[in-house]
Amino acid sequence: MSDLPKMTNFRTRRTDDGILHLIFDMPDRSMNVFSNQAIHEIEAFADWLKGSDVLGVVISSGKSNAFCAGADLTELAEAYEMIMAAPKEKRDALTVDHFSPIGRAFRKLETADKPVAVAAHGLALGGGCELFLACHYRVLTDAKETQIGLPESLVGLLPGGGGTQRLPRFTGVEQSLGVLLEGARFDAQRAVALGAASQAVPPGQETAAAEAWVRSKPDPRQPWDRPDWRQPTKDKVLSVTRPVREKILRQTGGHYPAEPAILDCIDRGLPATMDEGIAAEVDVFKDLVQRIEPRNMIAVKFLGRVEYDKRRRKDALPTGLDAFAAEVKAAMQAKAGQLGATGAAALSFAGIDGAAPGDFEAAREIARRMPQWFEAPSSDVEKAAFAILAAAAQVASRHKGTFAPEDCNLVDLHCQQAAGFPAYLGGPFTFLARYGSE
Ligand SMILES: C/C=C/C(=O)SCCNC(=O)CCNC(=O)[C@H](O)C(C)(C)COP(=O)(O)OP(=O)(O)OC[C@H]1O[C@@H](n2cnc3c(N)ncnc32)[C@H](O)[C@@H]1OP(=O)(O)O
Repeated sequence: MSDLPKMTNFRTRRTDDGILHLIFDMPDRSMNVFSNQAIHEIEAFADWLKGSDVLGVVISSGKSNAFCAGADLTELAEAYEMIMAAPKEKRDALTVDHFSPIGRAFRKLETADKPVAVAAHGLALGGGCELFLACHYRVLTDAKETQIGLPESLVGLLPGGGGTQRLPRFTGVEQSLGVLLEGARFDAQRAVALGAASQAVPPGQETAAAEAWVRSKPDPRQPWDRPDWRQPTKDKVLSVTRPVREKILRQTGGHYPAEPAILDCIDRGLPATMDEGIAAEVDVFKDLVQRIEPRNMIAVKFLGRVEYDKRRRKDALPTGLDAFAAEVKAAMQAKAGQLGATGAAALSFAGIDGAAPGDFEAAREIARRMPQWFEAPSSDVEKAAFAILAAAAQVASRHKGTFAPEDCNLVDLHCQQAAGFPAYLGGPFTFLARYGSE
């Protein structure tokens, strides 16, 4: 048997009776996340596991506050820049190459023919939740801080580590949609009731519960890899997702591509085998992640939010935030006013200050169109919407010296909240950097 692969983000410990504990514990970080290196390590571990002589595996976290917060969003933002810097014809292959390891690693883990249990306390979000779902036996503590969720859509992404496939297979499509599309979370009781978790135990007992399951010499296969698994028909899946898709597109005007992409993964993957489902998820992810909206939302809604919270805790937010947001709002309203009825329609069309529910077919067209309307505005309403956003960018341009460059994401976040700037375009500074202010 070969030696365990060298890992820096995971520690291991072996019990006398052959249970291997894999403890996720990133050095020098307060929170476990799936960095590229951690993904590489867990894939190497899964490869090793298949040929090993262990009785089974128990995965847990070395952090007291959380299991794992998902893929490393800072690295994800950098990956976007790396992919976009490549020649256009190479981007698809580069994207698949870069983003398929996480789903591949989790699939290898659940098909290594060894029982894998997970014992999680605290948050298991995004890729952390996807790892949790890929384990055969899933224990959660019943503490109030323990929750599982897939918040990728909140930053314009989809759960690309098998989350769009495993959660609906465990819970049924309908019960999974709040988590997949709205950032809802399950606590331990709900996760067990819906089949996403196997057992809820008081904090401190989770590792023993997971070990006990491994010692029972269980079948090391997921339900969908057993011969009695019956996947739903395409019609059955569509009967649930079609009305949801219509509602979401109507509500968002088609400006947020993650939610329809998640529904695409479900529509394509649930009636198929797990391997086909994972392949469909990677294919949809490849197109989504090359769009600008996820990049804008990661920068502002995640990186900007972390910075905003940090500075607020220290009572050190930049001065002039409210005044700036008020100026941005006034500039957008003034431009819309100048443009009369077309301006009013443009505010609604672009979802400035919230989107008014609109026409499904039109929203579907907006969601599909490449380049997006703001890259190539064509109708009068689109041109007016661009002009209104450019008016916000003009304010940002005048205030370039007011805020430090590293504060722009948090200022943009404030403009989403206080001036109604639409999240898919980041904020006035993001818009200025990309499209200028003319
Ligand atoms: C294919 C798969 C895709 C994905 O998985 S995409 C990622 C999906 N996950 C998320 O969107 C979760 C993002 N994180 C959060 O929402 C919050 O964080 C938490 C709810 C997990 C915790 O919130 P709070 O307790 O307020 O802590 P904090 O200040 O936000 O984070 C603590 C430290 O953890 C880092 N961090 C958290 N999540 C991530 C992440 N996903 N990628 C990179 N870093 C992350 C932060 O930056 C910060 O770091 P510092 O202590 O150095 O300031």
